[in-house]
Amino acid sequence: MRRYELNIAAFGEGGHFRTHIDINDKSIVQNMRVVTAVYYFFSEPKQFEGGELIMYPAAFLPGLDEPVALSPENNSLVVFSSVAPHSVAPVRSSNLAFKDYRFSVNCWLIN
Ligand SMILES: O=C(O)CCC(=O)C(=O)O
Ligand SMILES: [Fe+2]
Repeated sequence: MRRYELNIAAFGEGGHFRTHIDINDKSIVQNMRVVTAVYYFFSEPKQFEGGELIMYPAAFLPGLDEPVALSPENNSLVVFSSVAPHSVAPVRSSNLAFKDYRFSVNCWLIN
C-alpha cells in the first residue's frame, strides 16, 4: 500500500448511503482503493436504530449468497475489499442529538 485516505462521517436521522463500491472514479490501476476499513463509534446507550452496513453478493465474493446486514457496534472496526458492493441503511431515530449520531471513520488503503 502506498498511502491511505481518511474520512469522518456523522449520520443523523435518515442518514444513509446508496449501494456503491469504494473504487474512486479516476482510479484505473494506480491510486486504487484496495481495502476499506470503517471504525464505528457512538454514545452509549445507543439512541438510534438502523444504520446497518449491508454487504451485497458479488461474483468474486464466494459464499455470500444474499445481502448481509451488519449492525454497527460501538468501538468496532469492519474491514472489507473496496470492490465489494455495500450500502448503509437509513438511520432511524426521532430528535437525535448530534452527540448521539452514528459516527464513523472510514479509511481506504490505496495501492
Ligand atoms: O458508514 C459505513 O458503514 C460505510 C460508509 C461507506 O460505505 C463509505 O463511506 O464509503
Ligand atoms: Fe463505501
